[in-house]
Amino acid sequence: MSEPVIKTDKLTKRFGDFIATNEITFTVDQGEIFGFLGANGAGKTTAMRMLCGLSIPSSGQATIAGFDVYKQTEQIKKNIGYMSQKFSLYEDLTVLENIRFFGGIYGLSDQQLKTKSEELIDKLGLQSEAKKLVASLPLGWKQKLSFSVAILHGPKIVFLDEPTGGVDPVTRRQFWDLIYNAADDGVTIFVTTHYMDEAEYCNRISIMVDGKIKALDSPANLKSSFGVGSMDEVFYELARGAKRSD
Ligand SMILES: Nc1ncnc2c1ncn2[C@@H]1O[C@H](COP(=O)(O)OP(=O)(O)OP(=O)(O)O)[C@@H](O)[C@H]1O
Repeated sequence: MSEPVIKTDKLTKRFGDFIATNEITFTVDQGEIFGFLGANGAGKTTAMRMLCGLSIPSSGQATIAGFDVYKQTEQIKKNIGYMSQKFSLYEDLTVLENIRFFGGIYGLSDQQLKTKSEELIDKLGLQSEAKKLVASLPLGWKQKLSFSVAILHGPKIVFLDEPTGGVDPVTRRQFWDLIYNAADDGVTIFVTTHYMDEAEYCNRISIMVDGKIKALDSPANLKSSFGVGSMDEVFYELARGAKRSD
């Protein structure tokens, strides 16, 4: 068994006296799809920023792809991909221009950019859209393209922050086919979501309440240990006592 690609030990972030993320401890294996759930204000974004090397923890430990979150943040950034609902593609560039732009930022050579952009457009079936502005694509397609761009450089881990906001369950399911393909190729998926159908697609889920991880297991085990039939009910059982919510 190889080393976990994400490893945290009592990872904590304080803002003054307020503890946003409170001693979270977990591991994620290579190729695993790990759901990171919690009500609004639970501390997910704060934790994810530390894991991406964007925010230095107040205390505790974590390694991402073997790199330390205090000392090796540049190496972390090279080994991860990131996609969020808020930061995504450039609407006023074409599909192809976006692929080349982000591939370039991630350090791909001209030759790699040419090959990878052709492969990606084929894989997504976007041949007739390649020269159209991203603004003209339906939201579900933008999300698929955005995810594909985030893994173009072959990262070990991809962080997805509410990647499928605003689309219906069928479109979310199509997005998840891409996630499964990436996980089969060995990419580790770390995903935050408020949608319980997405939670069901994860291999394991952690649920945060008021800065702490209150439950961590597979969807099937969580449902059975709470004696309920859906992830909605598991989430409700845990989150209803939350003090924080926006
Ligand atoms: N820079 C900051 N300074 C002070 N408090 C902060 C800061 N960043 C986040 N917080 C607080 O930390 C808590 C956790 O916020 P965080 O954004 O991590 O939650 P979240 O689980 O991602 O919520 P959401 O689902 O709404 O995005 C919130 O109460 C928030 O107000």
